[in-house]
Amino acid sequence: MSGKGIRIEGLRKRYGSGDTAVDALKEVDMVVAPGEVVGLIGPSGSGKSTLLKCLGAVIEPSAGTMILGDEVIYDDEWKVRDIRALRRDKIGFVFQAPYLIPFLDVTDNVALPPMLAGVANKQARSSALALLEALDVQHRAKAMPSQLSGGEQQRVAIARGLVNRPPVILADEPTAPLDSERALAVIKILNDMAKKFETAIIVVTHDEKIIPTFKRIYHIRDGVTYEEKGEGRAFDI
Ligand SMILES: Nc1ncnc2c1ncn2[C@@H]1O[C@H](COP(=O)(O)OP(=O)(O)OP(=O)(O)O)[C@@H](O)[C@H]1O
Repeated sequence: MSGKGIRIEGLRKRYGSGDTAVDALKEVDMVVAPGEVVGLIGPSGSGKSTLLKCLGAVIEPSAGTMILGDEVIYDDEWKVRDIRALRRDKIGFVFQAPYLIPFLDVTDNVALPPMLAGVANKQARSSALALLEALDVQHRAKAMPSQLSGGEQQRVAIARGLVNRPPVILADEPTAPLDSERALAVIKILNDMAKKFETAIIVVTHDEKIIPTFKRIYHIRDGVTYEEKGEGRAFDI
């Protein structure tokens, strides 16, 4: 693997202790290369959210290893000093609901993460505009979120997730509210962006419309992951 991507080995997460302890992740192994989009699928309670929270450094795992690019970020304990900076600079999040900030226009919604990271406003806006163009929503740059369609909102949310050029994007049910055509368009965009920016993207989904598009899928059951070759269908077209 080159300088980016993600590797997880033997990851475990136990909530609580003693009689009431829950082993939400028992054995998670996962490798996502730069430019790759993988699906993460599992029934309710299988550990998907727990895994995303560990990957996103929102909660601390109990054991195992997580490597982002060349950097070991967790090895039975956090190996990075500034967890907030890790979240801000290395991990992009895209959620089911776009969660755009209603009183900022589209450009400022996308420019906000770099501004928060200390980038000058002008430069942050110009990065935002470049991404809006890549995602074909530049014509809505001055609109407010409430003026956008669902598909446009999701593209803006993807732009916001990508703007700090994180090596990893965690997408949690990104297509759930979209119809088939828009859902496939979003997955196509995620694949294009993954290649363009060498991002490793993990998509948690139940969405039958998009499952055939993945070339590789991780299933999770009772906190254990299994890898499966996917159909990779939409991208043969
Ligand atoms: N904060 C917590 N404290 C204790 N147990 C928890 C906590 N969060 C999750 N769990 C348990 O860990 C297991 C995995 O939960 P998790 O939320 O990761 O599953 P999931 O696959 O995301 O489920 P869903 O699809 O229903 O959201 C479940 O048994 C759940 O009850």
